[in-house]
Amino acid sequence: MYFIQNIDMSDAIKFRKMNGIEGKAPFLIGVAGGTASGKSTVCKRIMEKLGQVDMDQTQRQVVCISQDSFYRELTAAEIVKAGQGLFNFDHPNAFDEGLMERTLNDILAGKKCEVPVYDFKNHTTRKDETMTIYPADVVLFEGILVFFFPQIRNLFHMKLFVDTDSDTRLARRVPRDIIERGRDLEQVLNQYMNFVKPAFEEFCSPTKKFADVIIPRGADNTVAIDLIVHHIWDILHGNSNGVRMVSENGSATKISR
Ligand SMILES: Nc1ncnc2c1ncn2[C@@H]1O[C@H](COP(=O)(O)OP(=O)(O)O)[C@@H](O)[C@H]1O
Ligand SMILES: Nc1ccn([C@@H]2O[C@H](COP(=O)(O)O)[C@@H](O)[C@H]2O)c(=O)n1
Repeated sequence: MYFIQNIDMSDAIKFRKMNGIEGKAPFLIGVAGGTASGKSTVCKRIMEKLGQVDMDQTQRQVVCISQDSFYRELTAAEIVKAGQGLFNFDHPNAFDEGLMERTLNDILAGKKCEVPVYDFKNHTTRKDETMTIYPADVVLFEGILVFFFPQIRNLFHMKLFVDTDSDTRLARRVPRDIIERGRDLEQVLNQYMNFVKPAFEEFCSPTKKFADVIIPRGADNTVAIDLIVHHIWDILHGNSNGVRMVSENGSATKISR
């Protein structure tokens, strides 16, 4: 019997250094899916399995960025509408596409970047805070519309779509928005019916066809996550012929695909 082990990314870094590919463009992975489908949780699982979570930000070989950081600044009138649940945050126009594209291109060029931090309670980016993204080997970029904009979609080396049914997503979104995003039940349900659900059907769901891998049930799908982690590991090691699995006694074996 074989199980998949947590992967030591230092091997991957050594491989890349030995082969003179240090400093080259990171492997950029887009992770799309409806609201509360589990995009962030899937990214977290991938990072955990690549041994990245307990590491200092500056040392990480895998980093995750959210499309939420690229919500555009609203006008005063739009902020009033947002407070009444009358602004459509699920429409592509709610995002600063230019900033998103420039940032991803900088990341692909191996540059250190400052990314806005989004405040869901006030519908704005924090004025006094940014998140530093240090050059990494793998960059995950997750969000509802990361495959919508062709210029951005074409930058990804791998595209994942987290496909969780809409009842489950709504059941997860309600408590999250009340507890973490400062909303009340009526607001959450009105916003969902008026904007979130129609925009999912018009803008997000049609982008599933661009995905290389569709992950049904999100983070519950440990088989899919393990396969993706192995694929990333293979790419970083320049190994396109096999996946590494480890037997219960710890010896590694390679299984041809
Ligand atoms: N497999 C799961 N089982 C139970 N709860 C989950 C699962 N995946 C995500 N959640 C919860 O659902 C909510 C939304 O998940 P999240 O990963 O943030 O979704 P997204 O990034 O797609 O909006 C969070 O509160 C998270 O803890
Ligand atoms: N001020 C805002 C900005 C965005 N939203 C909602 O967030 C959802 C996207 O984030 P997920 O983590 O759920 O992917 C999106 O559906 C927006 O409706 C918001 O409520 N307020």
